[in-house]
Amino acid sequence: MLDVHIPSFSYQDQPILEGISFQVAKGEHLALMGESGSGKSTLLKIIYGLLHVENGAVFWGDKEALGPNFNLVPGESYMKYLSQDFDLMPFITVEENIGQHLSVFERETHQKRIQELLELIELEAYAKTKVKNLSGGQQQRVALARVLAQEPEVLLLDEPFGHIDNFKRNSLRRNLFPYLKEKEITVLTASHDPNDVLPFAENTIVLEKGRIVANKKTKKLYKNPPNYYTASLFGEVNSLPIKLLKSYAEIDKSVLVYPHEFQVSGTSGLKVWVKNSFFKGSHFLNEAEVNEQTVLYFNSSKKLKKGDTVFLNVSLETINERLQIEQGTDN
Ligand SMILES: Nc1ncnc2c1ncn2[C@@H]1O[C@H](COP(=O)(O)OP(=O)(O)OP(=O)(O)O)[C@@H](O)[C@H]1O
Repeated sequence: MLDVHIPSFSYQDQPILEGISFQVAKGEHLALMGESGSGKSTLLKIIYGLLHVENGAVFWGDKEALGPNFNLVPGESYMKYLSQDFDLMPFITVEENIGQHLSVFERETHQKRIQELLELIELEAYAKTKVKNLSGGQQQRVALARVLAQEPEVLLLDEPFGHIDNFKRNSLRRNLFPYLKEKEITVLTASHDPNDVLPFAENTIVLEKGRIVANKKTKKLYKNPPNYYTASLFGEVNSLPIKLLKSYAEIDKSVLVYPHEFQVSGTSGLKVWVKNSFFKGSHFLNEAEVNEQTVLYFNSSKKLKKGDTVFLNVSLETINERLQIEQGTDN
């Protein structure tokens, strides 16, 4: 188990992290989500041992991960960290870059392992290419192979697909995460992208301004987000007074509703006026006005015209589910 306890961390006098405490089970995949600047990279750097914390500790089982004040070369042998800057050697080839991270005691198996990793990152055709001649996305894939070369027990990934185009990103995710699961590697992935998180991370921690605002099973977090900030990390979301959705309701509270959770009706429900309709491939995302103060977003299968009037409905089941979180009964 990885045990992280960081009461506080500051860069110079600037407080960055506060009251961080969580655990990750062996083989678990945990996502770290949060807006840009919320402290995700800083947290990964502390866990890996690149930054010194005055009063805090990171343990992997009974081994304490020591920071730069203790280790001459920062980092722990059982842990690998894929940073946002790739840390590659530009003038040697892809396979040489990967090979440099393999054990000198296992030279006879090097070629087989390099081949396996090249397949995983889908760069077999570039084995003999110098890294300086690769695109940013290809370099990020080589960096990934390097951190996997000697299978770590704990892998810290900082925006692992940030430079990779959507087409490759999807197949890479589908290769990588099941591979890590099969090898029982414990993974922490910092990401803005819900597609890195929803299908692959069992648990998710949400950071806001350096504090943990949620630590939950990923599916529960998505279904019952504790606040607007968390829900908005997964995409567009609306916060609407229940009374607006169900006129008979006596509760004076708002609920979070994702755009796909509205049913569009031509006759009854919450009346809205369409302002814009954006094509999203599988559907349209519509921006609509409820009244002068309230704008909301809902999905429709057909394009709607500016000025169209439609009626929206949200199931009672969804509203009740969202209310459970406030009553603390969602566990
Ligand atoms: N070396 C540094 N010195 C001073 N401040 C820093 C340093 N590195 C990061 N910061 C600040 O710390 C805060 C957290 O940064 P961090 O990179 O951890 O956020 P993040 O959530 O990973 O952001 P992103 O998603 O954009 O990578 C930011 O306000 C950033 O400006």
